[in-house]
Amino acid sequence: MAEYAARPCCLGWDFSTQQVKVVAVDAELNVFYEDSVNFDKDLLEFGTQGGVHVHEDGLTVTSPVLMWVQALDIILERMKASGFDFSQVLALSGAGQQHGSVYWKAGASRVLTSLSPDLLLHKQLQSCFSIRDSPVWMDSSTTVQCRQLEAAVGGAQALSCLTGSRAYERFTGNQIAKIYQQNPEAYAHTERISLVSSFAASLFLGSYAPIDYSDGSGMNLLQIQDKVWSQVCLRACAPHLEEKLGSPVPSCSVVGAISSYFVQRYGFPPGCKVVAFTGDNPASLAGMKLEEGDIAVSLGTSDTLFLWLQEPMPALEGHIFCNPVDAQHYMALLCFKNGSLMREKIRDESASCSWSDFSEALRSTEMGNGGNLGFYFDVMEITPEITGRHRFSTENLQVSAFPGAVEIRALIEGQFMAKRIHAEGLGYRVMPKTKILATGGASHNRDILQVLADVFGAPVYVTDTANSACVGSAYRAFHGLAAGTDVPFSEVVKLAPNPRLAATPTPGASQVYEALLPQYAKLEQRILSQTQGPPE
Ligand SMILES: O=C(CO)[C@@H](O)[C@H](O)CF
Repeated sequence: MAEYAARPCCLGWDFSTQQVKVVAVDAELNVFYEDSVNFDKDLLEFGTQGGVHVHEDGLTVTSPVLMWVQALDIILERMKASGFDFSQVLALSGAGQQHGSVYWKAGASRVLTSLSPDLLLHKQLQSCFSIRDSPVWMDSSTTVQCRQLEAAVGGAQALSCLTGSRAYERFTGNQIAKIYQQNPEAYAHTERISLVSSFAASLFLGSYAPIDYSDGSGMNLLQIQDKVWSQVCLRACAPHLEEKLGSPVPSCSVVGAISSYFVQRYGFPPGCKVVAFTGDNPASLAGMKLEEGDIAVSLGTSDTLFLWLQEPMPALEGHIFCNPVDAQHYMALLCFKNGSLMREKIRDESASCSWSDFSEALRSTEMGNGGNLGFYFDVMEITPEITGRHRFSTENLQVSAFPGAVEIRALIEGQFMAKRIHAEGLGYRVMPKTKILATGGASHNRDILQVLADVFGAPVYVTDTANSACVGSAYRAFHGLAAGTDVPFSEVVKLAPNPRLAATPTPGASQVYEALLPQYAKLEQRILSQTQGPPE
């Protein structure tokens, strides 16, 4: 028998790069069941590494779509064997790795709508895909298509204003363009193109699920203001594309009731609602309960910022997506490649490989570091595109080294000032009610969080985001149950666990950093112009 008491619940799914994961969340928003299937470990026959195949060109990266289907079969069969009471599932939603795409072969919809409950999904869908190896977000083989798309719309900034991002190799429109150009027969035999998120929703729906606004914002195809496909972008990528994509929908949409396949095979109630699936990052924003004015800082191998934006300012860096939980607002992602590996290097060089010495250095140096500023990019940074280490003394004079403790504070203050400057460049503004949500490895270091609070002038909270995309999907499923009642998402999730306060700004912090931030920005531009050469 199941080890938990069956109760009314919602399911949250995550079809991520390395696994398919599910959580069951009850009406008090407690997670009482979770399971996952790891592609590399549990589906050896597909031979993936990290859930993907990196092709010989070193640029093309794909994942077998039937691996994703089979992983779902395994989880559902495991839940059934464990005695999970599917009849209690009121609604479900989910997330998928962003930008990946699935190509349904002509005729697949007939298979999808008439699945036999006596067979597993992957046994019935074997011939339903015109492209069996789906391009995923790690692919970087479409630079030619990116330039073609930007040229078609009037340049990179024009594309960013239209779709929320300049052209990126992993973005779906460019991937579709490559398939149309290099495999026209497969493209011609494709009746539907899904994102990974809408593909997963289609499995539960038993018909093609629509692409939601938020994940659709990661395609270089959706006009993020009007929330319609950009005709100029569609035309630039491939012919007859709009009919293959279907119409996008608000991310909070109930897209239908669960397919009879799941009712008959697993015992889901016929009225179980399927709420539009979305991208993993938008789902994580929901799972972290981010609200207007908040910012989430994921301090990992690379540092990622999730921003809640009311008035976005599309730029040539970062990505602006339609907000998954508030149709009037937006969210943004900013990625900083020199994250924890850079922090570990400076720890080893200037704190004898010791985090406690690293923390002591932060405590023993003053806010503003006596005007010493540092830029530390041992790998080519994404935001902005700079490499190398650059140090400046109080008179903006470039110096070759700092004393140990000064070096450590220069690294951390520099990393966080960059985050604030580039977030504000996308339209983010620190508000009186702003909360900073810190996650990832470095969020366990209180002294690092203190600098974060000081630089932003806002309180820092910590939360466990291990399941944020799954949990956020379950929360969105509950929100879908309230569809049509105008209940805001924040109201639906008010019972969910709240993050813990970890640091508040030191008195006087605002004065210090209001003065330092413009100086940091100016020096960053100076380095950029030195490394990129004079403008043409
Ligand atoms: O490419 C990304 C976001 O733009 C990644 O975070 C993927 O969503 C990971 F699945």
